[in-house]
Order: sequence, then structure tokens, then C-alpha cells
Amino acid sequence: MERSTPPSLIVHKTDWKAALLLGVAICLLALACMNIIQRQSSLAGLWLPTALLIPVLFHHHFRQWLPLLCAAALGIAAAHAVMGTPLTHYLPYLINNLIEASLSATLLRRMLPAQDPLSGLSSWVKFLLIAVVFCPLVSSVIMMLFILHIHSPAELQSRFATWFMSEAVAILALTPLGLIYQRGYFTKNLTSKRFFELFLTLILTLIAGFLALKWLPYTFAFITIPLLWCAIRLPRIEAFIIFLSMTLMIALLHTSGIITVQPHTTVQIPQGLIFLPLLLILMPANAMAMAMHSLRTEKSHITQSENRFRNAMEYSAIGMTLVSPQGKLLQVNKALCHLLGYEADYLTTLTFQEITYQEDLGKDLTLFRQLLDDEIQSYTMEKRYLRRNGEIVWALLAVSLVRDEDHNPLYFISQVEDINELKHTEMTNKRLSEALHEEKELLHITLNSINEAVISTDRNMNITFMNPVAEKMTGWTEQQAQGQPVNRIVLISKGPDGPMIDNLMQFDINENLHSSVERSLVLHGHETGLFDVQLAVSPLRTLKDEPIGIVLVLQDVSKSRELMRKLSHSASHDLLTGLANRGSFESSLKKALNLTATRQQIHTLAFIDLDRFKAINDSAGHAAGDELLRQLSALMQEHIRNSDRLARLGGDEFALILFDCPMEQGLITVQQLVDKINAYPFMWEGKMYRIGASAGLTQICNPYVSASEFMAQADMACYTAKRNGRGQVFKYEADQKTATAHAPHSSQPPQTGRE
Ligand SMILES: Nc1nc2c(ncn2[C@@H]2O[C@H](COP(=O)(O)OP(=O)(O)OP(=O)(O)O)[C@@H](O)[C@H]2O)c(=O)[nH]1
Repeated sequence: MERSTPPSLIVHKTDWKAALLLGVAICLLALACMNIIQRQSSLAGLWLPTALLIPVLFHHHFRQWLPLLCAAALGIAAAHAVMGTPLTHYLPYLINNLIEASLSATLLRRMLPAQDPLSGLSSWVKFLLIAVVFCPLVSSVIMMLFILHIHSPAELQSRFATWFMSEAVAILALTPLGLIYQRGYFTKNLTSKRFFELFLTLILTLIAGFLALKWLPYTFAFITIPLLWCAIRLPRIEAFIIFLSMTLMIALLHTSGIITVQPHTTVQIPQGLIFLPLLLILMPANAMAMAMHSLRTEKSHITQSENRFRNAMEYSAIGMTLVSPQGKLLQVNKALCHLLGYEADYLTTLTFQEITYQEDLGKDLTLFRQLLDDEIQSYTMEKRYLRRNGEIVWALLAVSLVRDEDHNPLYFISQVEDINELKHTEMTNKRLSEALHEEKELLHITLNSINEAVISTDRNMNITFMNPVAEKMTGWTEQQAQGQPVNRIVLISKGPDGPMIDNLMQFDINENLHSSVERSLVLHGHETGLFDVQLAVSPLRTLKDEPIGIVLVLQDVSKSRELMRKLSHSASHDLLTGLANRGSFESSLKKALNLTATRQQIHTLAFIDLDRFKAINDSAGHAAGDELLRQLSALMQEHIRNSDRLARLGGDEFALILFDCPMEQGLITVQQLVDKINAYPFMWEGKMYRIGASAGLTQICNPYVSASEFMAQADMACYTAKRNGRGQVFKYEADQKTATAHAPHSSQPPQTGRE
């Protein structure tokens, strides 16, 4: 049997106090037993020390037994010492007492629960068989072994009976009390009134017992009556106290000779069995006390359980009702009355069918019948009840059936939980969810049909949604992109070859709006190429303003940006020749001046004017003039560096900046250009024409001189070149405000005209 030691009984250290008390108590009991009862025999007729030792050992852990057994041994030894018994005489008996108590306590600990060892009749019977019958028999046999050699068979028989009876009666009288006693019982339970009652009952019982023993015939039959009366009336501990008191009184009266327990028969009862009647009256009394205890415990359990159920029902926040098998409401609680708006008295005159909403009654009745027919153990359903004021209220009904021992239905227990609000909220939620679904659908359709790419992310910047345009532009399907970091899917740079934008969240939309066309945002699609895009990044936030992700809107602006590029190009370039125009050239000139200021670079500025160009127009037509301008532009462009800047200022006038180029080198380069133009054979409609060019140069080396001043200087040098016979290159002389000719390497300029 599984033993659970109650906390109060767990002793971790040696309980010296208990051992001392035990030793003293056993010494006194042994003295009493030896003094009062020992008369004709060397064995006492009633031996209480073992009866006390058994429950003490029972309530202590095995580890505590040694000091307790020692204390008990010392107590018995002390009593014998007082009585003057030699050690050799009593030592075997003492050891036998200790063996018997240990065996009995061990078996009882195995067979009985620790918390309440004698809780009912069955545990008492176990106690009886172990402690009152078996163990005393074992110790009697052991005792016989000690004295076999010294006594005659008749005396052995008598001693066997005396030993057994003295142990059995004492254990039956005292040990149950020790087993069931719990520390603090009397202080907790025995009020002065109850103590007085106990005392009175004890006195009356003892007097009744004494009178029966002294004067009535069938002595023990009459003694049983007050004992049974005590067993029925008193709690078991108090009944056991009276049984013990009665036992002690009878033993005392008998040994003192006031009464005799010897029956008035001719048959002489052996001395050893003199207390056999005591054993016989104690057993039914004990059994009755135990039966009554069980009955009281059971009654208390039932009362408690009833109280619990009544309280649970009455104070439950959920409506509860007991319903008869016919459907009548037998008992209802406050919560149900409140839910349905009826008085309890009126509600109990109705049936559940009468308060059920008609549409829900069919299902309820079906389940009700299934429960009655034992097809199901219980059922729950959502149903509507009709309130007294005609309102309909939603409730969650849970029904179970209580049956009697013969399995006949007694009543239903129904729990009715108010779910009215929940139900209405559910309906509202359903409507909301439908509306939400519609909104979502609408949103999806809108997002699918717009021309912008829309991409949303979660708070960890992982993609959660992409519309079809986004799929097309990024080159990823929504399924592939979902859960991927947005930076892996949406690759955006500033300009086609510019740096990538690492953090889209930090992206400044204003910066994008004001950046040049070249630095505008470009989306790098996965195998879909580059897209000029306009990007808008918006954070997604909850109602509590907590960030939950971002939404990217990418607009493909490739076409408009191409148009802008064209517009920008035509604004800065000459339409006929494709060279830079005057405005653009002036910007380049400012740039050159900046470089001079910041890096001390020297540049050469040249003015080139075609000679006698008018004659081509006049002789071959304007279209020929245009074509010649185009060809000469291309010719000049071919012979300068990419870093140099050639512009058509208007008519047949060109300007050239040779960046980071000193005058000497500039003169050589421009002279080569003039020579090329002079030698250029222009074919038009099968005829060849020749023209020439004059050029004026100046050096940009002073950042404090204005751009227009440099232009004027170059213009002046060019003018001088023209005036000096055309086809020449002149450089501007700063100190003299004049221009000087550059020694030409080539031949004289050709005469314009058809060859
Ligand atoms: N075909 C054509 N002719 C132009 C264009 N712009 C200006 N012209 C003409 O180019 C000529 C320029 O005049 P000038 O510089 O005096 O003519 P030029 O014959 O080169 O005279 P010099 O420079 O003194 O040698 C004018 O006849 C203009 O009508 C153009 O875009 N296309």
C-alpha cells in the first residue's frame, strides 16, 4: 500500500522529547499493570506498554524507532527495577514486547493509511487481525520458546493464554486511541460543554458497568449496552476513551476483588482467559464506533457535497437549472432568473419547452431524447430563449443527466450561459468581415489594375505583397518574393550606374524629385532590364502608430524621362549640327573658369568663323550650306579630345574650349582644325566646293577675368584673323589688347567656289 506520511508526522531529527515521554509513560503503565493486576501469576493480566508503543512507532518514521524502542525498553526496565524483578527474569519478556510492537507497527504501516489509519470498518478489521490477533499470537509463541524448559505443560498453556489475552485486550483497548489521535485534537474539538458531556457519559457508563458487574446477571451482556450506546452517540475518539476507561475499571475491580469476571457457572475458566469477556465486549463496541464513524463521515461528505453543489448553483454566474425528465424546471438559480427575466417561483412552474425559442426547440428536444435514451452522455448547443418581456436571448446550453443506482433518469443538470452579446458581436464581426473582404477584393482589383508597382513589407522589411506591375518590373513573382528582404528584390540605384539605395525606409523622396535626369532613380529588374522609376515610400502603421512595415510605390517613368532627356538635349544643343549651343557653351566656359580657380588649370578658348560661307548658300543653296555646316562640325569634333567642348554659336560661327591646354598646344590644335577646313572638299550635287575658316584664340589662366571678357578676346582675335586675309589663326595679346597671327603651317586658304 502506498503510504503518504502526513506533514505533522514527518520527523527529521531524533525526537528526544517524544522518546523521554514515551519512556516515562511506559514505565508508569508497566508499574500500574504489574502493581494493580499482577496477583496469582508472574504475568500481568493486562499489559498496556506494548499497546502504547505500537501507535507511537506507527506515527514515527523507521529512522526514529531506535531511540523510541530504547526509551520503551528503559521504561519497562525501570518499572521492573522498582518492583525488584531480576534482569534475567524479565529481559526475554521485554525483548518480546519490543519485537511484538515493532512487528505490529510495521504491518500496520504497510496496511493502513498514515493520515487516518482507522477510517472505517475495513481498516479496523485489518487492525484487529494484525494487532489484536496475529502479533499477540506471534509474541505468545516467542514467549513460549523462552520458557519451554522451565514450566510444566499445564502452566505453559496457562501462560500462553495469559500472555495472549493481556496483550490482545490491552491493544484493543488502548491502541486504536493512539492510532487515531492527532495532535491538538482535544484543544480543537473538546469545548468545555463537550468535555462536560464526555465526562458525564464516562461516569454514567462506568457506573452502569459497575452496577451490571456487581448485581446484574449475564454481566457482560449488560455492560455491552452502555458501551454500544457510547459507540453510537460519541465521536470515535471519545468512544474509545470510554472503552479504555471501562477496560481499566473492570480490570481494577476484578483484581481488587470487588467484582469477579468469573461467570457464575460450574466451569472454572482458566486464569489466562479471565479477560476473554472483556475482549468480546470491546470488539462489538469498537466495531460499532467505527461503523458510526464511517456513517458520520459519509453523511458529512454528502452534506458538504450538497452544500457545495447548492452554493455552486446559487452563486454561479452562469444560469443553472435542474430539469425533470419531462422537461419541468425543478430548481433554478439567480443567474438564470436574471437571464430570462422571471421570478424563481414562476420559472419553476414552466417547462424548458415553454421558454425555448420555437426554431431551436426541435434540435434541443432531439438531443434531450438522445440523452434520455443513453445514446449520448451530455450535449451542448447554442439556442435562443424567450425572456418574459418577449425578447430573444442567445445562450450556450450544456446538459447532463443524473441517474439513480438502477440507471433510471432522475433529473437533468442544465447550464445556461449568456452569449447574447457574444452572438451579436459575432454577427457584427461577420458583417464587418464581409465588408472587409469586399474592401480587400476592391483593393486587390485596384492594385492589380493600376500602372504603378505596389510592394508592401512587414515590420522586418520582408515582402508581403506585390501587384502584377511590380512582378513585371522586378522580374519576381509575388510567390517568389514573399518573405524575401525587400532590398534583395527591389534594387534601385541613383542613375543607371550610380550607387544603390541600401535603405529604402530612409529614402528621401524630395531628393529624388530634385535630382537631375542622369541621377534619377533606376530600378534594376531581375532579367527585365532597367526602368526609370519614381519612388514613393510610405510607412504602414497600426492605429496605435506602431510601425508594421512599408509600402513602396514605383512608377515607371522611362518614357517621360526619355522625353525630358531629349528636351534637355535640345535645350543645350544646336539642332542642325548636334553640337553644344551658345547657352551650353557658356556653362562649359564657367566650368573652365572654376577649374582655373580651383586647380590652376590653363585652358584655350577659340573662336572659329567660316570664310565666305555665304557664297555656298548663294551658289548651292541653303540646304547645301546646312549640310556643309553638319560635315564641318563632325570634322572638327573628330579632331579634338572628348574632354574638349565644341559649340556652334550661330550661323557659321563656332567656339571651342580646349580644357587644360596651354596656348602653344591650343594654337597647334586650332591651326590643324583650320587647315582641315581649308582643305575640306565639300561635294554637293556632283560638284565640289571649298571654303575656309578663320580662328581667334585666347588663354584662360586668370580666374578673376569674366567669361564674357574671354569671349570678347577670342572674338577680337578671330576678327583680326578675318581682317588679315582669312584662313588664319590669331591669338589674343592681353597687354596690347590686340591679336597676333599664328604662323600657319599649311597653304593659303582656298578661294571659295566650285572647282
Ligand atoms: N545654310 C545656312 N546658312 C546660314 C545659316 N545661318 C546663317 N547662314 C548664312 O551664313 C551667312 C553668314 O554670313 P557671313 O559670315 O557674312 O558670310 P561669309 O560669306 O562667311 O563672310 P565672311 O565671314 O566675311 O567670309 C549668311 O548668309 C547667313 O544667311 C544656317 O543655318 N544655314
